[in-house]
Amino acid sequence: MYIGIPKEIKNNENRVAMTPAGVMNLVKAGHTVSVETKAGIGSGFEDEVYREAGAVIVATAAEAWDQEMVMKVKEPLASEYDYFRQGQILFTYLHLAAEPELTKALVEKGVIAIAYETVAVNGSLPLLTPMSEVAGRMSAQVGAQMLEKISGGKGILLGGIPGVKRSKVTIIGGGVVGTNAAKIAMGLGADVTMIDLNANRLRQLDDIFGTEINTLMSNPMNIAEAVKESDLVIGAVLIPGAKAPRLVTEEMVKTMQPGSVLIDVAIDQGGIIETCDRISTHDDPTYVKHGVVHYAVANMPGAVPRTSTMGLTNVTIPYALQIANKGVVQAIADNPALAKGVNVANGAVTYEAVARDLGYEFVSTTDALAATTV
Ligand SMILES: NC(=O)C1=CN([C@@H]2O[C@H](COP(=O)(O)OP(=O)(O)OC[C@H]3O[C@@H](n4cnc5c(N)ncnc54)[C@H](O)[C@@H]3O)[C@@H](O)[C@H]2O)C=CC1
Ligand SMILES: CC(=O)C(=O)O
Repeated sequence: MYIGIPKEIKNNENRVAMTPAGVMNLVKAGHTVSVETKAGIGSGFEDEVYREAGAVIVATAAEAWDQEMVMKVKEPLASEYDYFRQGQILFTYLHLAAEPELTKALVEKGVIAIAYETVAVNGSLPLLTPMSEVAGRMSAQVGAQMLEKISGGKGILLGGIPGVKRSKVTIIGGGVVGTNAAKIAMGLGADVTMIDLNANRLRQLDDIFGTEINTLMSNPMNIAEAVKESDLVIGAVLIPGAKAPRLVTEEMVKTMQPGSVLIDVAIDQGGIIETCDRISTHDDPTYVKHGVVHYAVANMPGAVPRTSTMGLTNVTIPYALQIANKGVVQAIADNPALAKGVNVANGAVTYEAVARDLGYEFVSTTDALAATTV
């Protein structure tokens, strides 16, 4: 198969879809990988290293997009929609429930769009996990920094010092982001509360962290009380494929002390905090509302691109190989995990939560791909 790797163009997005080691895997299996020049530079991978791994270096984004399968990191931006074409396979993060215009373009152009974040194995999301690990760990680091006076925060140290109390951190959503945020926040000495809707998950968290953390069932009353008392709140909820539920209301935000910090990691799915009403960028990551610092960067792992590119390639390559070796239709038929990743195919929306949230008719992947031979 012919595979293209364009350079990422989102603000401060320095990741790339594949390391040279990943390219070598595909090339050894008989495939051709075209990498846009300088695509890997932000992650520390020069063109020459890709060439040595067997890649073809192409001069333009158009050439990287003109392949049977295009692999990316972030969802395509509007300036990339013109590269879409019928039957093209696009394998990347998409977060379509929060991206109506992108969904429309993919449907109209007949792209087969497979979202990393909805590939699912027994309830886990293997292609989201490493980036959630990065974003979760970063959220505690970033939160600690935003609480500093110079960042607009209330001027407190996350872990306090002997004789001065520790900061209170509330993490809403106890999955991969939440657990990794808790590890780092606890490591820095914070007083951590984790809130989840799943009672079994709360039990697991209690087993993992013991009495070092507080666990709470997710309901509006518990969330309101925890938010009011917190110095830092981290939003880490996910309902796979769907728009994130708004769990922290503007009224709750108004009860926080000035200089407190909100980090909505779930902003890529629309966000769980009502006042996080726009995505921010690594260039200009915060805004202040009701005296509270808001951080809503949708590509947090882009700040640590080398770690993230390696973590992402580790998990995507086995799936890329299946698609390239068997063709997309057979790969999807053979692997139900991969089939769950298909969000749009041949002009139809094939992921139920996306269809429901954006008002499309839901068509099963099997029906949508019935006439496809690639
Ligand atoms: N901003 C960024 O750069 C990044 C954002 N993310 C996003 O972070 C979010 C979380 O991802 P993961 O931790 O991997 O998901 P996950 O599936 O591992 O965890 C989500 C948790 O939310 C819980 N949950 C669902 N509904 C809830 C509710 N009403 N109240 C409380 N908890 C609830 C679930 O029980 C689950 O434990 C996703 O939107 C993901 O896309 C992930 C990586 C990078
Ligand atoms: C998960 C995602 O969208 C990211 O890593 O940027």
